[in-house]
Amino acid sequence: MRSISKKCIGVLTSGGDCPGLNAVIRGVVKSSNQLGYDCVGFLQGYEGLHDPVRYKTLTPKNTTGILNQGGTILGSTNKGRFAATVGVSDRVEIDPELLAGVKTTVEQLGIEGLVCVGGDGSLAIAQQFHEYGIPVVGVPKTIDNDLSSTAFTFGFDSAIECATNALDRLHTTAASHGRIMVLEVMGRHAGWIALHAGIAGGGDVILLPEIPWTWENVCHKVLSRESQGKQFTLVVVAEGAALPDGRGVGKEQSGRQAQLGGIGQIVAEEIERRLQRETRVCVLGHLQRGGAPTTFDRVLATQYGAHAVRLIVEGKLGEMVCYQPPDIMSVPITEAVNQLRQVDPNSSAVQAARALGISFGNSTADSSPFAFRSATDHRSGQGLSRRETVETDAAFALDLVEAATEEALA
Ligand SMILES: Nc1ncnc2c1ncn2[C@@H]1O[C@H](COP(=O)(O)OP(=O)(O)OP(=O)(O)O)[C@@H](O)[C@H]1O
Ligand SMILES: O=P(O)(O)OC[C@H]1O[C@](O)(CO)[C@@H](O)[C@@H]1O
Ligand SMILES: [Mg+2]
Repeated sequence: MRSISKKCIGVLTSGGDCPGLNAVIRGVVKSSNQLGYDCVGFLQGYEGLHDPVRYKTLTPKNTTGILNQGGTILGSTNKGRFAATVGVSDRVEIDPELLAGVKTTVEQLGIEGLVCVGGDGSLAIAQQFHEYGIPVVGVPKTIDNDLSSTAFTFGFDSAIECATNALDRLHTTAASHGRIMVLEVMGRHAGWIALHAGIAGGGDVILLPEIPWTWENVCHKVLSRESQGKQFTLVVVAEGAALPDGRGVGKEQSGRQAQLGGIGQIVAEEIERRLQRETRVCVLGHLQRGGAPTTFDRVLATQYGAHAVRLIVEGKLGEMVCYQPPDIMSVPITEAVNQLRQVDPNSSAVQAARALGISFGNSTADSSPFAFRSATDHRSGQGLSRRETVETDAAFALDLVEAATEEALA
Protein backbone atom coordinates (compact mmCIF):
# COMPACT_ATOMS: atom_id res chain seq x y z
CA MET A 1 0.00 0.00 0.00
CA ARG A 2 1.18 3.53 -0.73
CA SER A 3 1.93 5.98 2.04
CA ILE A 4 -1.06 8.26 2.50
CA SER A 5 0.90 11.32 3.47
CA LYS A 6 0.03 12.92 0.12
CA LYS A 7 -3.47 13.48 -1.26
CA CYS A 8 -4.44 11.04 -3.99
CA ILE A 9 -6.83 10.54 -6.88
CA GLY A 10 -7.79 7.09 -8.22
CA VAL A 11 -8.87 6.14 -11.72
CA LEU A 12 -10.27 3.00 -13.36
CA THR A 13 -11.57 2.04 -16.80
CA SER A 14 -14.60 -0.26 -17.02
CA GLY A 15 -16.92 -1.88 -19.57
CA GLY A 16 -16.13 -2.39 -23.25
CA ASP A 17 -12.86 -0.70 -24.15
CA CYS A 18 -12.74 2.09 -26.70
CA PRO A 19 -10.25 4.52 -28.22
CA GLY A 20 -9.54 7.41 -25.87
CA LEU A 21 -9.38 5.56 -22.54
CA ASN A 22 -5.64 6.19 -22.29
CA ALA A 23 -6.15 9.83 -23.16
CA VAL A 24 -8.52 10.15 -20.16
CA ILE A 25 -6.03 8.40 -17.89
CA ARG A 26 -3.28 10.75 -19.04
CA GLY A 27 -5.57 13.75 -18.56
CA VAL A 28 -6.33 12.65 -15.00
CA VAL A 29 -2.69 11.97 -14.16
CA LYS A 30 -1.24 15.15 -15.63
CA SER A 31 -3.88 17.49 -14.26
CA SER A 32 -3.93 15.93 -10.78
CA ASN A 33 -0.13 16.05 -10.70
CA GLN A 34 -0.24 19.78 -11.42
CA LEU A 35 -2.45 20.17 -8.36
CA GLY A 36 -0.08 18.22 -6.14
CA TYR A 37 -1.98 14.92 -6.05
CA ASP A 38 -0.59 11.42 -6.35
CA CYS A 39 -2.49 9.18 -8.72
CA VAL A 40 -3.25 5.44 -8.71
CA GLY A 41 -4.91 3.39 -11.43
CA PHE A 42 -6.92 0.27 -10.50
CA LEU A 43 -6.58 -2.75 -12.77
CA GLN A 44 -9.39 -4.54 -14.64
CA GLY A 45 -12.06 -1.97 -13.87
CA TYR A 46 -13.82 -2.27 -10.53
CA GLU A 47 -12.34 -5.73 -9.99
CA GLY A 48 -8.99 -4.23 -8.93
CA LEU A 49 -10.59 -2.40 -6.02
CA HIS A 50 -10.98 -5.38 -3.71
CA ASP A 51 -9.87 -8.92 -2.99
CA PRO A 52 -7.22 -8.74 -4.28
CA VAL A 53 -6.54 -5.02 -4.54
CA ARG A 54 -4.61 -4.39 -7.76
CA TYR A 55 -3.38 -0.97 -8.75
CA LYS A 56 -0.40 0.84 -10.12
CA THR A 57 0.97 4.22 -9.25
CA LEU A 58 0.54 6.53 -12.21
CA THR A 59 2.90 9.39 -12.88
CA PRO A 60 3.34 11.83 -15.75
CA LYS A 61 6.48 9.84 -16.55
CA ASN A 62 4.94 6.37 -16.77
CA THR A 63 1.91 7.64 -18.68
CA THR A 64 3.94 9.44 -21.27
CA GLY A 65 3.20 8.48 -24.88
CA ILE A 66 -0.22 6.94 -24.23
CA LEU A 67 -2.37 9.77 -25.61
CA ASN A 68 -2.78 8.17 -29.00
CA GLN A 69 -2.77 4.54 -27.89
CA GLY A 70 -5.92 2.44 -28.23
CA GLY A 71 -7.17 0.19 -25.42
CA THR A 72 -6.38 0.96 -21.80
CA ILE A 73 -3.13 0.54 -19.87
CA LEU A 74 -5.26 -0.36 -16.83
CA GLY A 75 -7.26 -3.14 -18.48
CA SER A 76 -11.06 -3.27 -18.48
CA THR A 77 -13.86 -5.79 -18.09
CA ASN A 78 -17.56 -6.00 -18.77
CA LYS A 79 -18.23 -8.86 -16.37
CA GLY A 80 -17.40 -9.68 -12.79
CA ARG A 81 -18.60 -9.24 -9.22
CA PHE A 82 -19.97 -5.72 -9.44
CA ALA A 83 -22.96 -6.09 -11.75
CA ALA A 84 -25.34 -3.22 -10.99
CA THR A 85 -27.55 -3.84 -14.01
CA VAL A 86 -27.58 -7.13 -15.82
CA GLY A 87 -29.34 -7.97 -19.07
CA VAL A 88 -32.96 -8.62 -18.41
CA SER A 89 -33.27 -7.29 -14.90
CA ASP A 90 -33.40 -3.80 -13.55
CA ARG A 91 -31.15 -2.53 -10.77
CA VAL A 92 -29.11 -5.24 -9.10
CA GLU A 93 -27.81 -4.36 -5.64
CA ILE A 94 -24.05 -4.80 -5.31
CA ASP A 95 -23.08 -7.09 -2.42
CA PRO A 96 -22.65 -4.81 0.65
CA GLU A 97 -19.54 -6.76 1.67
CA LEU A 98 -17.94 -5.85 -1.65
CA LEU A 99 -18.92 -2.22 -1.19
CA ALA A 100 -17.41 -2.24 2.30
CA GLY A 101 -14.22 -3.77 0.89
CA VAL A 102 -13.97 -1.08 -1.78
CA LYS A 103 -14.54 1.65 0.79
CA THR A 104 -11.71 0.25 2.92
CA THR A 105 -9.37 0.18 -0.09
CA VAL A 106 -10.20 3.77 -0.98
CA GLU A 107 -9.75 4.95 2.61
CA GLN A 108 -6.50 3.04 3.14
CA LEU A 109 -5.03 4.55 -0.01
CA GLY A 110 -6.15 8.01 1.02
CA ILE A 111 -8.12 8.49 -2.17
CA GLU A 112 -10.03 11.74 -2.22
CA GLY A 113 -11.94 10.82 -5.35
CA LEU A 114 -12.13 7.88 -7.74
CA VAL A 115 -12.59 8.64 -11.45
CA CYS A 116 -14.79 5.88 -12.91
CA VAL A 117 -14.60 5.80 -16.70
CA GLY A 118 -17.44 3.74 -18.14
CA GLY A 119 -20.64 3.37 -20.13
CA ASP A 120 -24.18 3.09 -18.79
CA GLY A 121 -23.59 -0.17 -16.92
CA SER A 122 -20.28 0.85 -15.37
CA LEU A 123 -21.61 4.21 -14.27
CA ALA A 124 -24.58 2.46 -12.65
CA ILE A 125 -21.94 0.71 -10.50
CA ALA A 126 -20.35 4.10 -9.71
CA GLN A 127 -23.76 5.42 -8.70
CA GLN A 128 -24.13 2.63 -6.12
CA PHE A 129 -20.64 3.44 -4.83
CA HIS A 130 -21.71 7.06 -4.42
CA GLU A 131 -24.85 6.05 -2.52
CA TYR A 132 -22.64 3.95 -0.22
CA GLY A 133 -20.38 6.92 0.53
CA ILE A 134 -17.44 5.99 -1.72
CA PRO A 135 -16.13 9.20 -3.33
CA VAL A 136 -16.60 8.86 -7.10
CA VAL A 137 -16.95 10.97 -10.22
CA GLY A 138 -17.89 9.61 -13.65
CA VAL A 139 -16.53 9.97 -17.18
CA PRO A 140 -18.89 8.94 -20.03
CA LYS A 141 -17.31 6.34 -22.31
CA THR A 142 -18.74 4.13 -25.01
CA ILE A 143 -18.61 3.78 -28.75
CA ASP A 144 -22.42 3.45 -28.64
CA ASN A 145 -22.89 7.15 -27.65
CA ASP A 146 -26.01 6.15 -25.74
CA LEU A 147 -25.55 8.05 -22.47
CA SER A 148 -27.90 10.94 -21.90
CA SER A 149 -26.81 14.35 -20.58
CA THR A 150 -23.83 14.45 -22.90
CA ALA A 151 -23.73 15.29 -26.59
CA PHE A 152 -20.91 12.78 -27.08
CA THR A 153 -19.25 9.98 -25.20
CA PHE A 154 -15.61 9.58 -26.18
CA GLY A 155 -14.91 6.57 -28.40
CA PHE A 156 -17.92 7.24 -30.61
CA ASP A 157 -16.08 9.46 -33.06
CA SER A 158 -13.31 6.88 -33.48
CA ALA A 159 -15.91 4.14 -34.03
CA ILE A 160 -17.75 6.08 -36.75
CA GLU A 161 -14.44 6.91 -38.40
CA CYS A 162 -13.74 3.19 -38.61
CA ALA A 163 -17.25 2.33 -39.85
CA THR A 164 -17.18 5.12 -42.42
CA ASN A 165 -13.83 3.93 -43.68
CA ALA A 166 -15.29 0.42 -44.03
CA LEU A 167 -18.23 1.78 -46.02
CA ASP A 168 -15.89 3.69 -48.34
CA ARG A 169 -14.12 0.44 -49.06
CA LEU A 170 -17.32 -1.56 -49.46
CA HIS A 171 -18.61 1.10 -51.83
CA THR A 172 -15.93 0.53 -54.45
CA THR A 173 -16.14 -3.25 -54.40
CA ALA A 174 -19.97 -3.18 -54.37
CA ALA A 175 -19.99 -0.84 -57.36
CA SER A 176 -17.43 -2.91 -59.24
CA HIS A 177 -19.41 -6.12 -58.85
CA GLY A 178 -22.93 -4.70 -58.88
CA ARG A 179 -23.61 -6.28 -55.51
CA ILE A 180 -25.58 -5.50 -52.41
CA MET A 181 -23.30 -5.08 -49.41
CA VAL A 182 -24.57 -5.26 -45.84
CA LEU A 183 -22.39 -3.76 -43.13
CA GLU A 184 -23.21 -4.74 -39.53
CA VAL A 185 -21.97 -2.22 -36.99
CA MET A 186 -22.16 -2.08 -33.19
CA GLY A 187 -24.87 -0.26 -31.28
CA ARG A 188 -26.68 -2.14 -28.55
CA HIS A 189 -29.69 0.04 -27.73
CA ALA A 190 -28.95 2.97 -29.98
CA GLY A 191 -28.20 3.29 -33.68
CA TRP A 192 -25.84 6.27 -33.53
CA ILE A 193 -22.95 4.44 -35.19
CA ALA A 194 -25.15 3.12 -38.02
CA LEU A 195 -26.76 6.51 -38.54
CA HIS A 196 -23.61 8.61 -38.59
CA ALA A 197 -21.46 6.15 -40.54
CA GLY A 198 -24.37 5.49 -42.89
CA ILE A 199 -24.68 9.18 -43.70
CA ALA A 200 -20.92 9.79 -43.86
CA GLY A 201 -20.23 6.68 -45.93
CA GLY A 202 -23.04 7.04 -48.45
CA GLY A 203 -25.25 4.21 -47.16
CA ASP A 204 -28.51 3.63 -49.04
CA VAL A 205 -30.42 1.77 -46.34
CA ILE A 206 -29.84 2.30 -42.59
CA LEU A 207 -31.50 -0.04 -40.11
CA LEU A 208 -31.63 1.11 -36.49
CA PRO A 209 -32.97 -0.18 -33.17
CA GLU A 210 -35.13 2.95 -33.00
CA ILE A 211 -37.00 2.61 -36.31
CA PRO A 212 -39.05 -0.52 -37.09
CA TRP A 213 -38.53 -1.63 -40.69
CA THR A 214 -39.84 -4.17 -43.19
CA TRP A 215 -38.23 -6.51 -45.71
CA GLU A 216 -40.46 -5.08 -48.41
CA ASN A 217 -39.17 -1.56 -47.89
CA VAL A 218 -35.55 -2.63 -47.84
CA CYS A 219 -36.01 -4.55 -51.08
CA HIS A 220 -37.97 -1.70 -52.58
CA LYS A 221 -35.00 0.59 -52.07
CA VAL A 222 -32.68 -1.84 -53.86
CA LEU A 223 -35.07 -2.04 -56.81
CA SER A 224 -35.62 1.69 -56.97
CA ARG A 225 -31.87 2.21 -57.16
CA GLU A 226 -31.73 -0.30 -60.00
CA SER A 227 -34.43 1.64 -61.82
CA GLN A 228 -32.07 4.64 -61.60
CA GLY A 229 -29.30 2.58 -63.15
CA LYS A 230 -27.51 1.83 -59.88
CA GLN A 231 -26.68 -1.83 -59.68
CA PHE A 232 -25.34 -1.80 -56.15
CA THR A 233 -26.73 -0.91 -52.74
CA LEU A 234 -25.08 -0.33 -49.37
CA VAL A 235 -27.07 -1.41 -46.32
CA VAL A 236 -25.89 -0.47 -42.81
CA VAL A 237 -27.47 -2.33 -39.92
CA ALA A 238 -26.94 -1.81 -36.19
CA GLU A 239 -26.39 -5.06 -34.29
CA GLY A 240 -29.13 -3.99 -31.86
CA ALA A 241 -31.79 -3.45 -34.54
CA ALA A 242 -34.71 -5.85 -34.24
CA LEU A 243 -35.92 -7.98 -37.11
CA PRO A 244 -39.28 -6.97 -38.63
CA ASP A 245 -41.03 -9.45 -36.33
CA GLY A 246 -39.52 -7.71 -33.31
CA ARG A 247 -36.87 -10.24 -32.43
CA GLY A 248 -33.29 -9.32 -31.64
CA VAL A 249 -30.31 -11.29 -32.87
CA GLY A 250 -27.61 -12.49 -30.53
CA LYS A 251 -26.97 -15.03 -27.86
CA GLU A 252 -27.77 -15.09 -24.19
CA GLN A 253 -24.87 -15.11 -21.73
CA SER A 254 -25.35 -16.12 -18.14
CA GLY A 255 -24.99 -13.33 -15.58
CA ARG A 256 -24.27 -10.62 -18.14
CA GLN A 257 -25.86 -8.83 -21.04
CA ALA A 258 -26.64 -10.76 -24.24
CA GLN A 259 -23.92 -10.88 -26.88
CA LEU A 260 -25.41 -9.21 -29.93
CA GLY A 261 -24.48 -9.94 -33.51
CA GLY A 262 -25.67 -11.84 -36.56
CA ILE A 263 -28.39 -9.58 -37.91
CA GLY A 264 -26.21 -8.58 -40.89
CA GLN A 265 -26.07 -12.16 -42.10
CA ILE A 266 -29.83 -12.54 -41.80
CA VAL A 267 -30.45 -9.30 -43.66
CA ALA A 268 -28.05 -10.27 -46.45
CA GLU A 269 -29.51 -13.75 -46.87
CA GLU A 270 -33.08 -12.49 -46.90
CA ILE A 271 -32.39 -9.77 -49.48
CA GLU A 272 -30.66 -12.35 -51.67
CA ARG A 273 -33.55 -14.80 -51.26
CA ARG A 274 -36.19 -12.22 -52.09
CA LEU A 275 -34.46 -10.42 -54.94
CA GLN A 276 -32.11 -13.08 -56.35
CA ARG A 277 -29.32 -10.49 -56.23
CA GLU A 278 -25.84 -11.29 -55.06
CA THR A 279 -25.57 -9.96 -51.50
CA ARG A 280 -22.59 -10.06 -49.14
CA VAL A 281 -22.16 -9.21 -45.49
CA CYS A 282 -19.32 -7.61 -43.57
CA VAL A 283 -19.37 -7.61 -39.76
CA LEU A 284 -17.15 -4.81 -38.49
CA GLY A 285 -17.15 -6.03 -34.88
CA HIS A 286 -14.30 -5.08 -32.58
CA LEU A 287 -12.38 -3.18 -35.25
CA GLN A 288 -14.68 -0.35 -34.17
CA ARG A 289 -13.32 -0.47 -30.63
CA GLY A 290 -9.63 -0.85 -31.38
CA GLY A 291 -6.82 1.40 -32.52
CA ALA A 292 -5.90 5.02 -32.02
CA PRO A 293 -8.50 7.64 -31.06
CA THR A 294 -9.42 10.33 -33.56
CA THR A 295 -8.38 13.92 -32.93
CA PHE A 296 -11.89 14.70 -31.68
CA ASP A 297 -11.80 11.83 -29.19
CA ARG A 298 -8.32 12.80 -27.97
CA VAL A 299 -9.49 16.33 -27.24
CA LEU A 300 -12.75 15.20 -25.66
CA ALA A 301 -11.12 12.48 -23.55
CA THR A 302 -8.37 14.82 -22.38
CA GLN A 303 -10.93 17.41 -21.34
CA TYR A 304 -13.00 14.77 -19.55
CA GLY A 305 -9.91 13.64 -17.59
CA ALA A 306 -8.95 17.14 -16.52
CA HIS A 307 -12.51 18.15 -15.63
CA ALA A 308 -13.09 14.94 -13.66
CA VAL A 309 -10.16 15.96 -11.46
CA ARG A 310 -11.67 19.44 -11.15
CA LEU A 311 -14.95 17.91 -9.94
CA ILE A 312 -13.09 16.02 -7.21
CA VAL A 313 -11.19 19.12 -6.14
CA GLU A 314 -14.45 21.08 -6.02
CA GLY A 315 -16.10 18.32 -3.96
CA LYS A 316 -18.67 17.55 -6.67
CA LEU A 317 -18.75 13.84 -5.89
CA GLY A 318 -21.42 11.68 -7.54
CA GLU A 319 -21.28 13.86 -10.65
CA MET A 320 -20.34 12.88 -14.22
CA VAL A 321 -18.53 15.17 -16.61
CA CYS A 322 -20.47 15.78 -19.80
CA TYR A 323 -20.08 17.65 -23.04
CA GLN A 324 -22.76 20.22 -23.69
CA PRO A 325 -21.15 22.10 -26.55
CA PRO A 326 -19.18 24.22 -26.29
CA ASP A 327 -18.66 23.47 -22.60
CA ILE A 328 -17.67 20.55 -20.42
CA MET A 329 -20.23 20.56 -17.61
CA SER A 330 -21.33 17.99 -15.04
CA VAL A 331 -24.58 16.24 -14.07
CA PRO A 332 -25.45 13.76 -11.33
CA ILE A 333 -24.36 10.28 -12.47
CA THR A 334 -27.85 9.00 -11.77
CA GLU A 335 -29.28 11.41 -14.35
CA ALA A 336 -26.99 10.04 -17.05
CA VAL A 337 -27.65 6.36 -16.39
CA ASN A 338 -31.41 6.42 -15.81
CA GLN A 339 -32.20 7.48 -19.34
CA LEU A 340 -30.51 6.12 -22.42
CA ARG A 341 -30.01 8.46 -25.35
CA GLN A 342 -31.39 6.98 -28.53
CA VAL A 343 -31.67 8.28 -32.06
CA ASP A 344 -34.79 10.37 -32.44
CA PRO A 345 -36.54 9.15 -35.62
CA ASN A 346 -37.50 12.75 -36.36
CA SER A 347 -34.12 14.31 -35.63
CA SER A 348 -32.43 16.65 -38.09
CA ALA A 349 -29.91 13.98 -39.07
CA VAL A 350 -32.61 11.41 -39.88
CA GLN A 351 -34.63 14.02 -41.76
CA ALA A 352 -31.61 15.06 -43.79
CA ALA A 353 -30.85 11.43 -44.60
CA ARG A 354 -34.41 10.88 -45.79
CA ALA A 355 -34.23 14.05 -47.86
CA LEU A 356 -31.31 12.49 -49.70
CA GLY A 357 -33.31 9.33 -50.33
CA ILE A 358 -31.69 7.15 -47.68
CA SER A 359 -34.17 4.50 -46.59
CA PHE A 360 -34.70 3.52 -42.97
CA GLY A 361 -36.82 0.59 -44.12
CA ASN A 362 -40.13 2.13 -43.08
CA SER A 363 -42.18 3.31 -45.99
CA THR A 364 -44.52 5.85 -44.43
CA ALA A 365 -41.83 8.26 -43.50
CA ASP A 366 -39.68 7.33 -46.49
CA SER A 367 -42.41 8.35 -48.88
CA SER A 368 -42.50 11.90 -47.53
CA PRO A 369 -38.87 12.80 -47.09
CA PHE A 370 -39.48 16.53 -47.02
CA ALA A 371 -42.12 16.43 -44.33
CA PHE A 372 -39.69 18.07 -41.92
CA ARG A 373 -40.87 18.88 -38.46
CA SER A 374 -39.42 21.67 -36.43
CA ALA A 375 -36.78 20.66 -33.93
CA THR A 376 -39.04 21.36 -30.98
CA ASP A 377 -41.87 19.15 -32.27
CA HIS A 378 -40.21 15.89 -31.51
CA ARG A 379 -37.99 16.35 -28.49
CA SER A 380 -40.45 15.00 -25.93
CA GLY A 381 -40.28 11.45 -27.23
CA GLN A 382 -36.51 11.25 -27.04
CA GLY A 383 -34.73 8.58 -25.07
CA LEU A 384 -35.69 5.34 -23.47
CA SER A 385 -35.97 5.07 -19.73
CA ARG A 386 -33.85 2.47 -18.01
CA ARG A 387 -36.99 0.43 -17.30
CA GLU A 388 -38.15 0.53 -20.93
CA THR A 389 -34.69 -0.50 -22.03
CA VAL A 390 -34.72 -3.37 -19.63
CA GLU A 391 -38.03 -4.47 -21.07
CA THR A 392 -36.44 -4.38 -24.51
CA ASP A 393 -33.64 -6.51 -23.16
CA ALA A 394 -36.18 -8.90 -21.72
CA ALA A 395 -37.80 -9.26 -25.12
CA PHE A 396 -34.39 -9.95 -26.57
CA ALA A 397 -33.64 -12.59 -24.03
CA LEU A 398 -36.97 -14.33 -24.45
CA ASP A 399 -36.76 -14.73 -28.18
CA LEU A 400 -33.11 -15.20 -28.63
CA VAL A 401 -32.24 -16.03 -31.96
CA GLU A 402 -30.98 -19.40 -32.68
CA ALA A 403 -34.54 -20.08 -33.70
CA ALA A 404 -35.01 -16.66 -35.25
CA THR A 405 -32.15 -17.10 -37.63
CA GLU A 406 -33.91 -19.97 -39.30
CA GLU A 407 -37.44 -18.68 -38.92
CA ALA A 408 -36.68 -15.26 -40.32
CA LEU A 409 -35.43 -16.90 -43.46
CA ALA A 410 -38.33 -19.30 -43.80
N1 LIG B 1 -16.72 -5.53 -12.51
C1 LIG B 1 -17.86 -5.78 -13.13
N2 LIG B 1 -18.68 -6.74 -12.70
C2 LIG B 1 -19.84 -7.02 -13.35
N3 LIG B 1 -20.28 -6.37 -14.44
C3 LIG B 1 -19.51 -5.38 -14.91
C4 LIG B 1 -18.27 -5.03 -14.29
N4 LIG B 1 -17.74 -4.01 -14.98
C5 LIG B 1 -18.58 -3.73 -15.98
N5 LIG B 1 -19.67 -4.54 -15.95
C6 LIG B 1 -20.82 -4.58 -16.89
O1 LIG B 1 -20.32 -4.52 -18.20
C7 LIG B 1 -21.33 -4.03 -19.09
C8 LIG B 1 -20.75 -3.05 -20.07
O2 LIG B 1 -20.23 -1.93 -19.39
P1 LIG B 1 -20.58 -0.44 -19.84
O3 LIG B 1 -22.05 -0.26 -20.03
O4 LIG B 1 -19.90 0.43 -18.88
O5 LIG B 1 -19.80 -0.37 -21.19
P2 LIG B 1 -20.31 -0.07 -22.62
O6 LIG B 1 -19.14 0.36 -23.37
O7 LIG B 1 -21.50 0.84 -22.59
O8 LIG B 1 -20.72 -1.48 -23.15
P3 LIG B 1 -22.16 -2.10 -23.51
O9 LIG B 1 -22.67 -1.39 -24.67
O10 LIG B 1 -21.81 -3.52 -23.73
O11 LIG B 1 -23.05 -1.87 -22.31
C9 LIG B 1 -22.41 -3.43 -18.18
O12 LIG B 1 -23.53 -4.29 -18.16
C10 LIG B 1 -21.73 -3.37 -16.82
O13 LIG B 1 -22.64 -3.45 -15.76
O1 LIG C 1 -16.92 -7.12 -26.62
P1 LIG C 1 -18.21 -7.60 -26.04
O2 LIG C 1 -18.04 -7.99 -24.62
O3 LIG C 1 -18.87 -8.63 -26.87
O4 LIG C 1 -19.20 -6.31 -25.99
C1 LIG C 1 -19.87 -5.87 -27.12
C2 LIG C 1 -20.70 -4.65 -26.78
O5 LIG C 1 -19.89 -3.60 -26.32
C3 LIG C 1 -20.10 -2.45 -27.12
O6 LIG C 1 -19.09 -2.45 -28.09
C4 LIG C 1 -20.04 -1.19 -26.30
O7 LIG C 1 -18.85 -1.10 -25.63
C5 LIG C 1 -21.46 -2.66 -27.75
O8 LIG C 1 -21.65 -1.92 -28.94
C6 LIG C 1 -21.47 -4.15 -27.97
O9 LIG C 1 -22.80 -4.66 -27.99
MG1 LIG D 1 -23.23 0.04 -21.92
